[in-house]
Amino acid sequence: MTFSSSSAPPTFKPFNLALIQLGQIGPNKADNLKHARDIILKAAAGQGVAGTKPDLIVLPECFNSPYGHVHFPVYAETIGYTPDHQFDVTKCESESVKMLSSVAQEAGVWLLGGSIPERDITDDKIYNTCTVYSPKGDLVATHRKIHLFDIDIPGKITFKESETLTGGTTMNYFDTEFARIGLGICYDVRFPELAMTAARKGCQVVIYPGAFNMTTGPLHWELLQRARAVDNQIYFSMCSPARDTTAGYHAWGHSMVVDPMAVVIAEAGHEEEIVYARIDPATFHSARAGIPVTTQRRFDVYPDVSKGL
Ligand SMILES: O=C(O)CCC(=O)C(=O)O
Repeated sequence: MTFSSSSAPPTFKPFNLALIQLGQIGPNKADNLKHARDIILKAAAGQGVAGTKPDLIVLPECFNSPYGHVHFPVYAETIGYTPDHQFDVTKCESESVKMLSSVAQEAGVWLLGGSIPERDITDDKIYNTCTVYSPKGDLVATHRKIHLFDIDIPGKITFKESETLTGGTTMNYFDTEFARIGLGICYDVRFPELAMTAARKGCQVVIYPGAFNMTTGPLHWELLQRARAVDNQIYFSMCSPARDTTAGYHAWGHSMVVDPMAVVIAEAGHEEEIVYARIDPATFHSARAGIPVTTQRRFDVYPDVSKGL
């Protein structure tokens, strides 16, 4: 769903979140999908916070293929859904979408299915796309990475997603019975307007699948998430793949959940791990009451980025 037609957000209720810092992402897509499916079921059946089942499970960026611009065209799948086209699971050709839809239904959880390389049905362009499923297995939202990861830090890391990918053109969210949740993917976190717009449009929680690296990860992964959380007084979370030093891309890991006071309330190391967090609206409300920036903004001095969508 895009923000242009958004209505009032759902009442924010406590819920349990699980991030899967997925490992064993190799060249065989079928193996990647099987492993993801098994660990989603494990997360759903797991102890969670205080022994409770998670309400929402999150996978990392590019969970079904190795990460790199050369791999995207090879692994890309047609979802048959764009913001302008209705999704029909019976006509869906994507093995990844079919797996995610069925496992969300089997586990009875909301599932934010990381991201996959997606080939558009109409123009053949390739996107880095997040798909989200309800506990009934319905595909309720997609988000195509808006800001492509094109960086060049000499001697450290050069990456150019735009070699094979196209950037998305819409800002997206989904509503559950417990919160409105804003979407983005990895490099999108460096553009504060996106999370700011999500927060202004009623998202109490914003979650981005990501895969930072060994150069920018130690510097910016936590900093950016805490910044987005405290700027907007929202819960902010990113879910990474586990680090695999035999792969071409070495992910930083450290999947984390940050509360609206910028406290890191859950964090993984760099290996495969399931991280659970209790999302508590009391922290959201007390942050906004105690430091009332949400009502002190000076839109007479600077514009509101969320206006005019
Ligand atoms: O912004 C960064 O430093 C890393 C971004 C990234 O890895 C990505 O967009 O996939």
